[in-house]
Amino acid sequence: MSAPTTTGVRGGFRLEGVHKVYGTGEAAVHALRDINLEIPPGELVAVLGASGSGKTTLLNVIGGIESADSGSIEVAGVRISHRRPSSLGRFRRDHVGFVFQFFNLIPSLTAAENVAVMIELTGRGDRRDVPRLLDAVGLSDRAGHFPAQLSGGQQQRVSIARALATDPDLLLADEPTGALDVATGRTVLELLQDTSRAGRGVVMVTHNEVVSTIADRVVRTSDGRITSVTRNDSPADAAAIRW
Ligand SMILES: Nc1ncnc2c1ncn2[C@@H]1O[C@H](COP(=O)(O)OP(=O)(O)OP(=O)(O)O)[C@@H](O)[C@H]1O
Repeated sequence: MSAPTTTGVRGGFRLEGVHKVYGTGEAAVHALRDINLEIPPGELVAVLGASGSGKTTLLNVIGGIESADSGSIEVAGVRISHRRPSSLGRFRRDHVGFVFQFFNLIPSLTAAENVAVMIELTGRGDRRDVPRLLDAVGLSDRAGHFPAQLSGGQQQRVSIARALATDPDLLLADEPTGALDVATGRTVLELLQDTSRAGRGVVMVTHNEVVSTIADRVVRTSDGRITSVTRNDSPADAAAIRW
């Protein structure tokens, strides 16, 4: 099983002095505090931290789903800070793919249609690539199945094929194995590792220390801050890890 290949190494990003606050006054939650982070293209990054430490918020400001309150954000060569999320649709369409914990597939569409609909909605990619995309995630024989007829791991693999259909520079995955058992989770992690080895940036949020060992770089968060960024010169092979 391997992710589609691509030319060039892509998907670097840089955040400087990024803050994000939810709510106001006594109800204010400082979800991100003075975030500084620079990641070169093509890396697999794990964001590791306790519940509520800001991992999802960090992923969402990188992906342009949420806007930061202050600071500078550049992703895949595009400066996205100071823009409202509503104006970031084109940036997301052209540069970013998303994978969620609970897959977010459309239940009334088959696996192939779930991938094709992304191509239709964004105008990026080519419908004729759908079989190749499903083959790359090992699901050629499930193209006509609906999500309810697929296992959790298979649904997550469809969602990765969907995310890659637009040929994004950067793949953002929020707890992609959180709803999966170890064996199926491992196949998903292999795909993420293959995706970065093929030259895309990948950022994966996880609670799990073992999962983070497959990353080129581990970013630890606590209480809205980055507490450490560690470069891993010999990442574990996703196919070999156990947790
Ligand atoms: N829309 C929102 N409105 C108010 N507070 C929010 C909102 N989204 C997140 N928060 C708060 O911001 C903080 C960071 O949340 P975030 O979801 O980024 O953390 P996380 O590390 O991803 O947590 P988890 O591992 O539980 O998903 C938390 O205190 C959370 O309660």
